[in-house]
Amino acid sequence: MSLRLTAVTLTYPDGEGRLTALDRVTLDVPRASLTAVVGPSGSGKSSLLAVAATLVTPDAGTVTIDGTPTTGMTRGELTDLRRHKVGIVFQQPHLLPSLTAAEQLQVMAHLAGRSPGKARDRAEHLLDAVGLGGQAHRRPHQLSGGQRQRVNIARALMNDPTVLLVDEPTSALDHERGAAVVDLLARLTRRRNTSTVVVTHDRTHLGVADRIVEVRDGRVTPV
Ligand SMILES: Nc1ncnc2c1ncn2[C@@H]1O[C@H](COP(=O)(O)OP(=O)(O)OP(=O)(O)O)[C@@H](O)[C@H]1O
Repeated sequence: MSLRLTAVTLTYPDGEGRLTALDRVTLDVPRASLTAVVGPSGSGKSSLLAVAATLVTPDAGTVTIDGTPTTGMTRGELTDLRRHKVGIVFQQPHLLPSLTAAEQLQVMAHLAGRSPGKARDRAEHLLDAVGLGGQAHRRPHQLSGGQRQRVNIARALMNDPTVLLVDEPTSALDHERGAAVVDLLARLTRRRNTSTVVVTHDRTHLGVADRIVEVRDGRVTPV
């Protein structure tokens, strides 16, 4: 199991008291499988991803990544773990305007201390894998919304993560492009053996998921 959440509770300050965003959540995501997360607005989906990504520390419970419990790790250790093991795809690609598609990917390898030569080859290979073989030299303003989202996905895969976390990848895309991005995520999950979690509002995408869970009031239940 490369991603495991065990009895995770997360609260936020809320006036005098605390708001429970995640309530004793347990979730196992096996390798080479895609779990779709659905649920109403404000139910805790983004909180779930943030905790799984180790960007937010839960009040209680454990997040285990690739067999390593993250409880008690220092910020530096968590950053290092994320760089090597976790790929995160946010709703908006947040690409750097002055860099080409290939360079967006190479930056990730650089941050993880990998060699520039290998990074160039890998960036090219990944851009091919997401159907952008001929576009490696383009900057974000020269790409369509769907192409930018595919660069975003390729970038998250640059350091060969075991865990891939994706937040509403299709919110900025029309239906057809959205479906293509979700199909791509499912294919990459199997090919690259990742434990993938995708938060989605669009139920038409759920056909590609191995498992669907619903978050409601901070609780996770299988659908
Ligand atoms: N930083 C924060 N401080 C206080 N409360 C927060 C914070 N972030 C989220 N919340 C609250 O926690 C609950 C869960 O929020 P979360 O963003 O995880 O929901 P969501 O399911 O992702 O919603 P959406 O589908 O609208 O993005 C909500 O009640 C929200 O208002």
